[in-house]
Amino acid sequence: MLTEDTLKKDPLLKCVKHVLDFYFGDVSFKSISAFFIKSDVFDIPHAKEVLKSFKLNVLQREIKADAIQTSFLPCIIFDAKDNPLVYLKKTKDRATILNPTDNKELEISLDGLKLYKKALLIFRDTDHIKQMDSDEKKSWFYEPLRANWRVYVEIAILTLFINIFALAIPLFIMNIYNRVVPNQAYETLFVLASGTLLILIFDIILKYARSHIIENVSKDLGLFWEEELMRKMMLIDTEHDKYMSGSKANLFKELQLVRDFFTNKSMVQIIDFPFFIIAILVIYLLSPIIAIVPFIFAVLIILFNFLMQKPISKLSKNSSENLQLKYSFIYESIQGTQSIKLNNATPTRLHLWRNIVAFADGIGMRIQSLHTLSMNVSQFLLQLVVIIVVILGVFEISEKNLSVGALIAVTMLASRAMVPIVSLSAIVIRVKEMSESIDRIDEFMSKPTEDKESAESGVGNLKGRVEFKNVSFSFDESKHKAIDNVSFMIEAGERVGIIGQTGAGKSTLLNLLMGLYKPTSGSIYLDNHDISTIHPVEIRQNIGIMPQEPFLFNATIKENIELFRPISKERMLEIVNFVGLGDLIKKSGKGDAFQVGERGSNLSVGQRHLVSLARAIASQPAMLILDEPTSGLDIGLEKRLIDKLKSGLGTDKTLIVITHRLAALELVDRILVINEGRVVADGPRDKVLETLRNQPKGTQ
Ligand SMILES: Nc1ncnc2c1ncn2[C@@H]1O[C@H](COP(=O)(O)OP(=O)(O)OP(=O)(O)O)[C@@H](O)[C@H]1O
Repeated sequence: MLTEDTLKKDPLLKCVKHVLDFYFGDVSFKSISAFFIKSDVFDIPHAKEVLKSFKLNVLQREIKADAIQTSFLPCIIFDAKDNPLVYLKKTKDRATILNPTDNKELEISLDGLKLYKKALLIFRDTDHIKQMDSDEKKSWFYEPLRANWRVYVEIAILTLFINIFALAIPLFIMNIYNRVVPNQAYETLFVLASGTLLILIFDIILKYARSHIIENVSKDLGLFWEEELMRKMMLIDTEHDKYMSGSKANLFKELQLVRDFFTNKSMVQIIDFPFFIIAILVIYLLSPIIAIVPFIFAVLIILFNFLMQKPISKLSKNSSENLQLKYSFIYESIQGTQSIKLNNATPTRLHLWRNIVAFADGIGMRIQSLHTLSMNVSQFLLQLVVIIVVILGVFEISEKNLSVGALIAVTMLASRAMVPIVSLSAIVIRVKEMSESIDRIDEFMSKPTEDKESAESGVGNLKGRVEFKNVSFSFDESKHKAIDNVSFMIEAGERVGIIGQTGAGKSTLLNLLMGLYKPTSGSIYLDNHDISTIHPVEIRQNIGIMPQEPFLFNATIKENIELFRPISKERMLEIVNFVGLGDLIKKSGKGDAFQVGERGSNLSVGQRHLVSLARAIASQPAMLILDEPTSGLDIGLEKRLIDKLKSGLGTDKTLIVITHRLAALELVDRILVINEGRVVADGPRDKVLETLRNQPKGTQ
């Protein structure tokens, strides 16, 4: 694994840092390393990951560096051995590049740039994308397709040969009937048979190569799309995330539909279309009149399927909406099994489920029967082509325009030529379904993500001073302000409790501070930075949070505490003992490799909170936010934990505790009381508690 020191020496990472410094000032290695999963190497995918996390657009291009326009500078270019350099500037006849190994700038001739054949083009505004490609909107979809254009050219060339080879059998049979049978020319028979066999062997080799290439490219496409969708899923701005979990899961199903389209079978069906033209041409050479038949029927089949497209697409839209509902229902039922059982709600849920499934099945069957109808009609028309070609052929033979061998060849070619048409027309329908899926995914992909363009990155380590200045916030659905003109300041190292009635706005305040929500008006500052300008990753690097409802992953205790930030053994031991999980780990017999189960089901509610607390303090953040830190703990453990937190956190850490429990307030020196989204009291702990005690309606 890359250590901090090796990381600092990595040439590609140095190039990335140079580009980030260009855009954002001095970005620390620590900040950069928060954006990628540590492994043994820092490679191009890692570099892209980091740059994209800083909301920069990245395009990987196989182009000679002399073709790169100045507006794309600085960018990273690679020499023949894949060594990275930063291409900094270009004048009329010279270019400046930076060697990351010794940090020296070199001036080279523009001709010298031709040696660099690969580049990572990096840019901030999307005008550059428009410059590179006009369809910026669906770039998640088009980018990998565009990047693979060479592969498609290879596939097209292979397909052309495969289609030409498909003429071999009909032409072989024609020659047998016309030349071999009448003349008993056995030598010609063997020569023709050997030639055809050779072609068939080539055919099978080319087909294998083609399907291998298609499989690889579709795998690459799939990986890219799945990753982009998952990235969006995890980074979507909380405020814009109105999707039900079922709708989100359904997007992956829709993506599978798109992926399937680009897999072997569908792709081959589309790219085999040129065979139709080649076959028609050959038929035309043998009998122009017969060539008209497959042509007319091809138009008829495509037209018919085009008309079928509309009702099918309408139904599949309904089906997609219903599937979202179905998935959401499944998720809810799985998560709420206990509540359903305990409240005897099974019959009602089953009744609802029956309705959802019956409706989905109804739509599914209607779509299926339309598909079957379209297939059957297409097959019927295909067979009709054969009959009409044979009838016309008989007349052509009697007019001496066609030989018997040619009739057999023409019949074979005509029926074979219709196959890609029938497949293509079925695909026309699938294309429509697929493009609707792409639109739905695209709508989701166009939602704003957290890593905003204006983000000021590289703020580094914060001290933990918080300031709310006239902050108000309303949820979209609500006319009321959840936070109403709130102003307060918390100095670095201060320990503050936030209390208030249920629904007063405490968690909303916290979400605003964490950058999950943006204030409707007013500003929030961390140290002296407006948080709207700090990259959310950096906010969270500096703030450790223990949420009210911790989420545990189905992994070990260690993995749940680390959450992909490796922690040394000694530190892990220190943390688990600190939060009071030491005993559990000892007794488990598996140490910190103890599996917590799905959502932490193998742990008690209190233990889940402790894992979450361990997670929050693991990275030693400047500020710690604890939302109901002692909920679910027995009185003894609560007291022990509070004592430890009081003495063990260090005096420089800012601590914010949201709680309904008096005991947890021992951790703080000052209390803010929130009521209906406003700060109604702010002062030393004991004084505020005293005032509340004396009020007829307390807020504690
Ligand atoms: N996503 C949301 N959409 C609309 N309204 C919301 C949303 N989340 C919270 N609210 C409303 O905002 C108000 C403040 O909620 P918040 O969760 O901040 O309260 P709280 O003080 O943390 O309560 P508790 O002590 O119960 O955790 C409540 O009236 C709640 O109904």
